[in-house]
Amino acid sequence: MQESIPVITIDGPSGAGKGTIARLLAEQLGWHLLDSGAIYRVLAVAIHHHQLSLDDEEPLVPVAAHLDVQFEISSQGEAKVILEGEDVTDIIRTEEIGELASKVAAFPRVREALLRRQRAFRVSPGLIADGRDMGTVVFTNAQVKVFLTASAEERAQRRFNQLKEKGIDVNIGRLLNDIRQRDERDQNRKVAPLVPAEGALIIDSTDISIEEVVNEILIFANGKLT
Ligand SMILES: Nc1ncnc2c1ncn2[C@@H]1O[C@H](COP(=O)(O)OP(=O)(O)O)[C@@H](O)[C@H]1O
Ligand SMILES: Nc1ccn([C@@H]2O[C@H](COP(=O)(O)OP(=O)(O)O)[C@@H](O)[C@H]2O)c(=O)n1
Repeated sequence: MQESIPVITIDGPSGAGKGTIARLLAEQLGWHLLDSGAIYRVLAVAIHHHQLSLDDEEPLVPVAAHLDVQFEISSQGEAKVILEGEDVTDIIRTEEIGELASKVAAFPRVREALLRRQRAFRVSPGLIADGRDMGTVVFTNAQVKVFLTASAEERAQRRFNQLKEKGIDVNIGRLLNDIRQRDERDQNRKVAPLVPAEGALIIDSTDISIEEVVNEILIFANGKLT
């Protein structure tokens, strides 16, 4: 039964390290990976392509329900995201699309339309799912739940370094401002707000390394999965 397939959920704000930690855990455990934020980001691109306004939820729901997205691994071993046949791997990672995704994600029926697609990732031998509501809404019966956070300043700095590495020049003050606005929107929306799930292990990664975060989760998970 799908419900008995183990899931580790990792929720938290932007730049806390969710994607990085989820990838490392999936590699170590040999489990599948769900980057739910990528689905919201792809949806934001699709809405932009279809030139739909965010003033009205109604026309957005069918776009979410029929989102033609594929997560592929290229012949060079790189993860690729394909929307309606087009490679959107890089576009979805821009701050503009992150901002748009967070606005789109505030619509209840849009979120509802994406539920089944996300739950379908729960496949044997197990799943690491990262996002904002993985433990609170999508996988409420996950065996292991983690809430990963860090100070807004540290998260802005991490994002800044990440973008700089990609050769993208950004202003750190603006980045911090954007992060705070996105936190505010994600935490205060009516449906699936960003809050720690009941029983979640809360980790503040401001002053701890990626390896330490992974180890803390593995120790916590060990006791829950056996
Ligand atoms: N504990 C940590 N210490 C230092 N840097 C980290 C830590 N966790 C993640 N990072 C770095 O922060 C950046 C943002 O991480 P990412 O996984 O994209 O966050 P999220 O998915 O939560 O938005 C990445 O460059 C990552 O390497
Ligand atoms: N499970 C999820 C995942 C993302 N999202 C939304 O999608 C946006 C982008 O998600 P993301 O995880 O890619 O963002 P980052 O943490 O990488 O900045 C977030 O700001 C959320 O508003 C959501 O509402 N629920």
